[in-house]
Amino acid sequence: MEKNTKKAPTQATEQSKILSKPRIFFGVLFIATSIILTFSFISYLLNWRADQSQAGTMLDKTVKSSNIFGKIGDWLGNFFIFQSLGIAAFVVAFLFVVFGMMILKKNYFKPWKTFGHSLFLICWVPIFMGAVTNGQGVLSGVYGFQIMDFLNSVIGTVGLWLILLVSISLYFILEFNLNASNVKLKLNNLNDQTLGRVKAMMPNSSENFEADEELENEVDDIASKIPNSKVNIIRDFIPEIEIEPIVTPNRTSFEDIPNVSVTESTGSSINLNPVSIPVVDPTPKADDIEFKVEVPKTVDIIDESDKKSQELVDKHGLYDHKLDLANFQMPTLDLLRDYGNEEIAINREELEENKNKIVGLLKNFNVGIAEIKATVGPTVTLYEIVPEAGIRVASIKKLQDDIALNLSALGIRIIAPMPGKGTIGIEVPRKNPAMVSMRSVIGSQKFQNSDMDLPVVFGKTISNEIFMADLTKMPHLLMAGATGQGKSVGINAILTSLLYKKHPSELKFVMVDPKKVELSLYSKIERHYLAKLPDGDDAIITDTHKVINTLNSLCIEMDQRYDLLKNAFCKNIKEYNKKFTERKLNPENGHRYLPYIVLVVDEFADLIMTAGKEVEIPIARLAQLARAVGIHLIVATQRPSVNVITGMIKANFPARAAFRVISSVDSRTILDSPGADQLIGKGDMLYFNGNEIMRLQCAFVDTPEVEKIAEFIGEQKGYASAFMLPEYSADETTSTVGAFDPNEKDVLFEDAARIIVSTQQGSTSMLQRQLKLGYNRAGRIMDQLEASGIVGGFNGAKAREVQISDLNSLEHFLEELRK
Ligand SMILES: Nc1ncnc2c1ncn2[C@@H]1O[C@H](COP(=O)(O)OP(=O)(O)OP(=O)(O)O)[C@@H](O)[C@H]1O
Repeated sequence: MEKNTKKAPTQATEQSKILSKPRIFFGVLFIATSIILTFSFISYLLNWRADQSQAGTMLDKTVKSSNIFGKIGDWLGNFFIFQSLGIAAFVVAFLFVVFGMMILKKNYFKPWKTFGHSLFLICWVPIFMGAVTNGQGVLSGVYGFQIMDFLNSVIGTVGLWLILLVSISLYFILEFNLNASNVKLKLNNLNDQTLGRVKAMMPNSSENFEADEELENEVDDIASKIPNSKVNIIRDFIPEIEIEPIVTPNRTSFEDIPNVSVTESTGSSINLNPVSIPVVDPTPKADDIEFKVEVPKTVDIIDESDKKSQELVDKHGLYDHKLDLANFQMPTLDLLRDYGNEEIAINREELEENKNKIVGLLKNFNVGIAEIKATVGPTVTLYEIVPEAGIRVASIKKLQDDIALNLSALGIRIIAPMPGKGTIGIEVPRKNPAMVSMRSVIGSQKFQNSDMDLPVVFGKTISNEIFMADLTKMPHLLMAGATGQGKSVGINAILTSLLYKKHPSELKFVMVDPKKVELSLYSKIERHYLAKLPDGDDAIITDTHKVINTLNSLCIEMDQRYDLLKNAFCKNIKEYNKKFTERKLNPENGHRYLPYIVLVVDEFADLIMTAGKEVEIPIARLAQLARAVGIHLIVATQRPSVNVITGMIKANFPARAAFRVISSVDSRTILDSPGADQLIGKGDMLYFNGNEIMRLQCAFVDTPEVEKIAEFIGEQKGYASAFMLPEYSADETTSTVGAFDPNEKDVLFEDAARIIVSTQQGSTSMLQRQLKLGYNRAGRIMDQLEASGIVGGFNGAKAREVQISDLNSLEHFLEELRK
């Protein structure tokens, strides 16, 4: 069986090699014809002048022909060379060989390529020869001459040459893919391959040249002896050709190839004829290589833990974080009051009047206006003007006060130019502003359908659109505004929008309210939405010292969350909660569903004044790092001065909301640009998202409305207690305090000790103020004071206990330390 399968292909190839007799006959006939043609043509070229006159005397025996194939040769030469193709007739002879070989099944040539090249040469060479010889001689043939002559008369000599050169260049480029880099590459290859062979030929080369020289001398001799001899004719016909050595890469001369005999395992021997070895190009062309493209199917590798989680999901379903308060009802819209006067009434008279005033005033200052357009918002109307060509924007900006005076209105703001528009905007407050109620914005489709993680609806823009932002994207918000300008209403609006969208299991607030009254309303939702320290009595923190503990506790919560995320290989809280919901994280390993935590600080200035760095540092740390773990800060202040909103705080709060502030300096502190001092109050605000400043009318939510919402939530079943933040103990800070080393004590150590003992207050911030130190250095000194026993350990909210009662005792103590 095996033998049969082995023999089958051999037999087939052997059979295919057997040629029929007609094939052999015609094959040999074609090749013979080619040989006759070639030699006839050569002979004709050598004798054509003499034989030309004898054309048409085929049957006349008296007339002798000089052609090697006699009168037939003459006739062939005359027909193919003179009458038609010139030296391109050799291509015809070559085609006969090709046909012959094909019939004999010798596939030396690719038929279509060979015919293509031949056809091009048959067309091009005669015209080219015609152009070179200008129609003299037989090299172009009648065909070449006629076409050359025709082209010459139509497009001139230059045009003719241009066509010839362009066509031959295109031929080489298209057929052989020749371009500068390819030619270089091929030449290099050729050089590399031939170098060895050429070198090998070198020793004989001088002999060869000598032999050539001898031959040439002999020919010269003969030529001089025989005037008009054939030798001279040959010389006339053969142009000077530079001969370059051309070596076929994989093939030496036939003599070089030995007869190879291969003995098969069966014992029969096959003779491989060296002539039939095809020339193989060593570099395969890109088109010839088989190119397979495979798109592998995604293989979902389910590891053990995935399997387990899948089983759990199949058994219990996805983890439902809302399950504990499954019946919790989100606040309803009717808890919010309908104020009624929200329709924007367009007062045409007012608009016309303001427009005339603006145009008139600008005219007085030689500022021409090409176009003016008004957009009516809830509290402000935006007049957009297109100044005439050549008017400088700065010249309009300078007129801000004049325009305000002329319109006798507060709160004029000029935006020159309007970002994204080719206009200058002048915002003019309306005489009868419309109210933007919380009910209208919460009830809007935009808010109801929003899929933001922490959607905050601020109110409406001046083009009357509802404005929303995602707190997770902000990711922290800094709010400022002078007293009575709508800041507290703004905070309530933010909290209300979050309460209307988030389930108690998804969101917790840490509320800091040094004013004690602003956020107290929310105490009712303590068991639903608030977070506090384990030992804290009140969830809403009003005591500055407690704030420090809470902030530090939040930092611990942040660090713990980062650890959880790291162990779960998650980048952010969203990914982590998704994994937890899919039961891929084991609660036994400490994993839990993480609610977002929003820290709200109502009066930040007050905190900074009382606790300084102790508050600033954890706030800055949270602002820098907490976004990924779902802790976001909303920090509000009445006094946006630089010592409250420090560079460190500002850098980490890209989103800012400014209600009206007292001075443009305050505006610059909060927004990095003036404008907040030009607002009209009552919820008129500017919102900066890190890119552009937008003017908004904050939605109004009154205290009774917030109370109703809080009651609605508070009356429902809640968790057992508020969300517990991690415990923060003083030990964590004292743990770094080691034994006292007198040699390493700070130079200000003794001064600090005297201040502490004289005031009997172990406060780091007091040391900072009195000694004008940075927080870190003051902290280090305090650690040294503790290690030496002058003050007690860190006491959380309270100041450290001072262990020495008077300065005298201290001096003794210090004396002892110095020894
Ligand atoms: N968005 C608003 N729409 C209409 N009126 C508003 C708006 N916001 C505030 N007001 C008006 O301004 C008054 C003061 O607002 P709010 O209590 O928020 O000021 P505040 O900046 O918090 O002041 P303080 O810092 O003293 O608490 C409100 O009682 C209300 O009448």
